[in-house]
Amino acid sequence: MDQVQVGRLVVIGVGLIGGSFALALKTAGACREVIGVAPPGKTCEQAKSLGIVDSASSSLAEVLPQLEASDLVFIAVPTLAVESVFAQIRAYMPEGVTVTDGASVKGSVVRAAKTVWGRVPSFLVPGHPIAGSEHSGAAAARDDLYYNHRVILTPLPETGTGHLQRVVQLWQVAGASVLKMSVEEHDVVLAATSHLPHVIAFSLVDTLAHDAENENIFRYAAGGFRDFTRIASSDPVMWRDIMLANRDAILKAIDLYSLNLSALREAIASGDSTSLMGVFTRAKTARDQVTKVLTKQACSEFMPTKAMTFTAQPGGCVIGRLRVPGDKSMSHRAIMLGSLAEGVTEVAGFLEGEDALATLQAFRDMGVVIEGPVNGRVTIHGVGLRGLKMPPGPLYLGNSGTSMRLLAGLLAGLGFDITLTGDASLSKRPMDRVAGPLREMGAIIETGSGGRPPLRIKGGRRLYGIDYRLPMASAQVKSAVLLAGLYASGETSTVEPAPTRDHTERMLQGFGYPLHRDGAKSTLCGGGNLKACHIDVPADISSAAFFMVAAAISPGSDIVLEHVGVNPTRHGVINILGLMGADIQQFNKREISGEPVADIRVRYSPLKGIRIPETQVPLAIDEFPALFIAAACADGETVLTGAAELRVKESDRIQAMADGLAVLGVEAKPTPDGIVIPGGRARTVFSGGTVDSLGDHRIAMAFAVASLRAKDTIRILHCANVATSFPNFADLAVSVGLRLQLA
Ligand SMILES: O=C(O)C1=C[C@@H](OP(=O)(O)O)[C@@H](O)[C@H](O)C1
Ligand SMILES: C=C(OP(=O)(O)O)C(=O)O
Repeated sequence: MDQVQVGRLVVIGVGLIGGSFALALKTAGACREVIGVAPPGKTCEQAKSLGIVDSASSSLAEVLPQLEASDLVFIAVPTLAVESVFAQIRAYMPEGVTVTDGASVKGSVVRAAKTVWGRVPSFLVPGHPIAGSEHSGAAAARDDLYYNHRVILTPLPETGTGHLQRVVQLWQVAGASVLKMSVEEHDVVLAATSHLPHVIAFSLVDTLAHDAENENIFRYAAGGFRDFTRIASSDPVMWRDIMLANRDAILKAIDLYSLNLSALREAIASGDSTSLMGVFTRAKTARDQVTKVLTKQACSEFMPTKAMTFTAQPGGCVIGRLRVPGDKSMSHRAIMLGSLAEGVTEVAGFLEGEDALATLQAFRDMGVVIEGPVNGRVTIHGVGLRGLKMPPGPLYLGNSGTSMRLLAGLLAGLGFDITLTGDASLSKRPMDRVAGPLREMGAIIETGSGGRPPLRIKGGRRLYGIDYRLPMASAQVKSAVLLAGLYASGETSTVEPAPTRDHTERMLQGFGYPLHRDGAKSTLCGGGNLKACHIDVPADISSAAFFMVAAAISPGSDIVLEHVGVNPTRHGVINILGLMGADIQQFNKREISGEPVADIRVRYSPLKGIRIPETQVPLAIDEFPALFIAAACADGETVLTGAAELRVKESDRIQAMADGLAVLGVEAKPTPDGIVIPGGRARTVFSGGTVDSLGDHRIAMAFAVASLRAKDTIRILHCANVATSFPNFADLAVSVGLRLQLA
């Protein structure tokens, strides 16, 4: 943006902050002239010799009267000196000039304006760039200090729109992104995130420096000490002013911190290792999350745009052995039941994907100490069925339907109010299917419009057991009711219209909870307890399915998938591919943690189109995107019916697949509860093209597999959510022969 935005820029206080603003605007050619104003002494002369300002003055009385309406004044003096600058502006400045500032406290700036003018003048735009360094003075100024940083503006109702716009534009020219908040909010947020850390750093270094026994301590100080205390080198005058100017908010932050520090001291004194692990694991997760946000990775509530694209080059086959990550359904349940158990539960093979991590974080937020995951190992310090604590805010469950629906049941009978939220996709998914039966049990649950998230669950409700006939085949609904049943008086039963995954039932039994199963009916009584255990989570058959289909459709393929969970309620993909003529063998069958596990070998063999038996639908519900790719590569038509549930997953999977297939030249016909897919025998069934996964992990991975039978490159948009269920999909895919790249 090489256009002049202001005429003259007057910078009052040409140190790091003021000098860097001047340099940024000069470099961008956004002002005609920069005038530096500072008390007599060397700063301003130095700024001139460094080329930061064009002219220097020590007198505002001299500079201000010459200004015109298109000029701008930037005040970058220590916070408490702002008032005396305002007094001179009032005395000497002509009308129309814009004034903004960079002080770290906004309440005191507004108070100073009111003292000087009796009100906040319309030309004043209070601001605060969130950038800086422990170095100060003109010599430290840089033209890129604000590049990619945030600037908070705190305009008031009286602030003039033209003045505000001008300041916003200038910060944007300097490379910053501008956000607006109220003066009060700014001061509370900054007290916690900036002012308190400075208090602690100054005080720690001062403590150590004054302790005679620590005379030599700085000599041995390593990186951790340096990182932690870097900000204690900051300008003392500036920080004294900030402390005095933002006193109340800083005192509150110090009090809260002192309380937590005392609790930590107590935990250390009494050797309370669980509490120590609680503080450290929560802090580590929070800090890691901050790092992700700062480095603009996915996986966070604050990152709505999931922009990753897969580019899959055509052709190839898959050869090799691999173990895909842990089962998602079991990983969720291991965290839930481990948290509610008495004692310490050890989990191996945990899926470190975003969905299961959202569940893990929810339980941390409810006070459960959870160590890991480290290489799939998680240690959960169970708190018992009544030991969960009210979280500090709503539980954010990202993209994960399983987390939200199972938690709704599990939390409906607890003693505190709670809100469950999710990302844009989860916020469109139906929740009445769980809210309905839970209300019948006595829960009070409010949904958002149309029965969608957020879910607001009222605490302190008495729940009563019910006998619930599920209107649809859904393991999530069944599990929500059974988990609520743990807290209900009397018996709770579910009867399902067709078998769905039974991990909840198996795992409850594994945790020693009596549960009776009789055909489609599962029954338990509230009031029991869960005993901690060891859980070995097998590889997820839903993730393995992509490689099973990959091998089944590409000539020359031979792949072994190790340690896959082959629970009969998850077996649909093997059954359906078998009916289509795929060459699939299971071997090393064994039972681990109450679940059948096997190694699965798949070799290429020509497939034929089939009418998929409706009984198989719930048993393969998540595998259909991959199965549709297999169907497109089969000889003859494949017909799916009875699968309306696919329309309410992370995307409408019937429509999303039909649209993507159409882009790739396959004219599938969606129906209300299924799809008809014409087969294709040619070596290349799919053309190339760009398909949109709509942020649905399984759609993204399915089209990546299609590349094995494509003529040209397939680009797949919005793939970042692959990390919800299969974070290392691309690496594993490439390792066995897919020609996949990420961008
Ligand atoms: O209980 C579970 O872990 C799941 C059940 C299924 O959902 P529905 O219950 O909606 O069929 C499945 O699609 C989901 O990925 C996981
Ligand atoms: C439907 C799925 O998950 P969830 O319902 O947990 O979002 C899935 O993983 O395909």
